[in-house]
Amino acid sequence: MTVIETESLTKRYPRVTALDRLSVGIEPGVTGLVGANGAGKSTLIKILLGLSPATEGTAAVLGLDVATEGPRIRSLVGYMPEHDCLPPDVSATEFVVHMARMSGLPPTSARERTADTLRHVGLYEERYRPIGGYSTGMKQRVKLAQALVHDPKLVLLDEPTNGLDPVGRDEMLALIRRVHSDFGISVLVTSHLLGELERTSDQIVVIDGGKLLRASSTRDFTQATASLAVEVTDTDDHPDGTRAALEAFTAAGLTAHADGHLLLVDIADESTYDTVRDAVAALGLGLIRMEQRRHRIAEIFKSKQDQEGGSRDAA
Ligand SMILES: Nc1ncnc2c1ncn2[C@@H]1O[C@H](COP(=O)(O)OP(=O)(O)OP(=O)(O)O)[C@@H](O)[C@H]1O
Repeated sequence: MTVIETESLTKRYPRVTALDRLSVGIEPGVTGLVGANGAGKSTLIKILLGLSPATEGTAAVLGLDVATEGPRIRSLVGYMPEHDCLPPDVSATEFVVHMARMSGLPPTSARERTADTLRHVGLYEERYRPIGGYSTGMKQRVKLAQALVHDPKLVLLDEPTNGLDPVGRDEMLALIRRVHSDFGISVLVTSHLLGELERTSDQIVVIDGGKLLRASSTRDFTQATASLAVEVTDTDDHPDGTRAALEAFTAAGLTAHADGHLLLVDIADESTYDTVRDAVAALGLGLIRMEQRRHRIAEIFKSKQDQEGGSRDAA
C-alpha cells in the first residue's frame, strides 16, 4: 500500500523543468524527501495537494488522483508551508481554530482539537499570546499545529526545521516522529540537509534537478554501505601499522582504504571479520578497534558527488 504514488511526473516552467519524469511510491510512515535548494521539493508538494497541475504524468495521494480530487485530498492531508505565512496580530489559538473551521470542523470540536494539538506541539502555555511575538521555533510549531488540527491521514511538511538552531531542530524532528508514532499519521517531510532526516525517517527519497536519485528504506540506505572501521597499533617491525594492515587486507582480497588512522574495510560477508583479525594477527599488530560503521547518508552522497565532480549544497 502506498500513500503517495507518482508516475513520470513532470512539471515544466517556462525556463526550468522542476520535476522530470519522477516515478516514486511512498509507503505509510515517515518519509524524508531530500534535495538541494531548487531540486523540486516544493513543486512536488503543490502538485500532490492538487494546487498546481502537472505538465505530464500522474500522481495519486491516498489513492486519489491529484488532477481531479484536489479538494478531497486537501480534506485528508495537512500541509505545513515552508515560508512564514502567519498573521502576527492573532494568537496561536485564534489562528489554529480558524484553520480548523476552514477544514470544516464545527466550532466546539475546532476549539477542542486546537487545544489538544497546541498541547501536543508544546505550545500550550503561550497559546493566547499574539504570534508576532513568537520565536522562529514557536512559529514553526504553530504551522505544524494547523497542519494537524483536522486529524489528517497524511501531512506534507515543507522544510519544518528551517531557521531553527540545533536544539530546535532536534525537538522539531522528535515532534515529527511522534506525529506518526502517537497518531499513526503518515508524514512526508522535506529538507535540503541529508543528515538530519536519517534518524527521523523510515524511508528516504532523494531528488536532484527534479529527477529521482534514490528511494529506499533508511535502513537499506545506510546498511548497504556498511563498512568495518579498523584501528591497529604500530610496532617496531611495522612503524606504520595502518599502512602494513592496509596492504595485508588488500592482499587478502578485501576492499579497504585508509582514513587517517582508521582503515575502512567493505564488509563483503561474515568472513570479512575473520580475514581482518587474521591479517592483523599475522603482522603482530595490536587491534585497537574493529567495529561496524554504518555510513551516514550525507557521506554516501558526498562520495557520489566527489565521483561526479559535483558540488551541490545537499550535505
Ligand atoms: N512558479 C514558478 N515559476 C517558475 N519557476 C518556478 C516556480 N516555482 C518553482 N520554480 C523553479 O522550479 C525549480 C524547483 O523549485 P522548488 O521550489 O520546487 O524547489 P525546492 O526543492 O523546493 O527548493 P527550495 O527548498 O529552495 O524551495 C527551481 O528552479 C525554481 O526556481
